[in-house]
Amino acid sequence: MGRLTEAVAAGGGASAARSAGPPPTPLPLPSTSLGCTATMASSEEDGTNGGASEAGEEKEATGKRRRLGLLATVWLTFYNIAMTAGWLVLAIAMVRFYMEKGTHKGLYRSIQKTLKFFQTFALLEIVHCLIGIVPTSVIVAGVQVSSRIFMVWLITHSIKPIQNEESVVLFLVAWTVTEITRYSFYTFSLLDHLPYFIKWARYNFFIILYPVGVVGELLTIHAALPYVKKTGMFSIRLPNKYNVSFDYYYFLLITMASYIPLFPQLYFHMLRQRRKVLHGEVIVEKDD
Ligand SMILES: CCCCCCCCCCCCC[C@@H](O)CC(=O)SCCNC(=O)CCNC(=O)[C@H](O)C(C)(C)COP(=O)(O)OP(=O)(O)OC[C@H]1O[C@@H](n2cnc3c(N)ncnc32)[C@H](O)[C@@H]1OP(=O)(O)O
Repeated sequence: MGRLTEAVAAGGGASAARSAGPPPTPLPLPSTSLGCTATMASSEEDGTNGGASEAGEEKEATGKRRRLGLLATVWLTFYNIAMTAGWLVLAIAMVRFYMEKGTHKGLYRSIQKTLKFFQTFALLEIVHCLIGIVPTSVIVAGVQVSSRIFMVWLITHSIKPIQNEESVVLFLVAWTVTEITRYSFYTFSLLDHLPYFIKWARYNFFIILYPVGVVGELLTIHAALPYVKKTGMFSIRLPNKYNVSFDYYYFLLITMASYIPLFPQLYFHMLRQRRKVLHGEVIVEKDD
């Protein structure tokens, strides 16, 4: 895997190179604490040129595939196709449910198995970063995936009375549209046939969908608070033989508060990716 890691680090930012456009505008940006430095650095290290010609782009894409290694490319293609299909199935199930029943009540219950399966499968994204077959920072992917896993298993699955909240629909719709776009973007990129509208959607939809998803998630956790307080679920009270106490209610409050520093970092990370991929800007890291 060591060679793969090196290879991908060298190939990071290929999609930026593929997005032909005006010559890159160097953009000095401070690094953020979520580890964006690695992502930005990769676009510098590879020396990609935002104004590359068609032939140059073609060569770049082929070069990237070769550097990534056949096994990693095949696996990622399979993974991305499976994830696109999974989230498409989820979207179709949601639309069908709403058209048949005319209400969102019961929607979560009807799609929960598919949602749990595909969102849990996304844990592999952290593994992909760890073994170096995708250039994303482990911390960025870790925060993104773990907050989703937390929402699915420790909130919506575990607290039945909140499953019919409108806020659940809010984050489900935001996640679903995002993931269909994102995984199809990765799939078409790997196959070197990326339609511009998918690239555009990947790097524009999030501007609205990210805040919508976050509002949905926060409102859902908020709706769970009274139930958690009343039942004392997942809490450990003293005295006990390990002399440990844990209050899930306060844990949820802290989790909600943690969105304040963490979400802007993910959002700005995506804005930087957007500038890099859609506008071919080369992001130059400022030394702290
Ligand atoms: C237990 C307690 C938990 C406490 C939680 C605390 C809360 C913290 C706040 C968290 C808020 C999250 C809210 C969120 O859940 C709400 C929503 O998601 S709403 C819907 C809108 N969301 C989005 O738009 C974000 C979607 N997510 C992502 O885009 C990614 O997960 C993210 C890691 C954020 C960004 O991805 P990345 O940095 O990888 O950017 P790119 O997609 O541009 O990719 C960069 C390069 O990597 C290559 N890549 C990545 N993945 C793949 C893959 N699967 N297959 C192939 N290639 C891949 C990509 O092609 C790029 O390569 P290159 O530059 O060489 O072209």
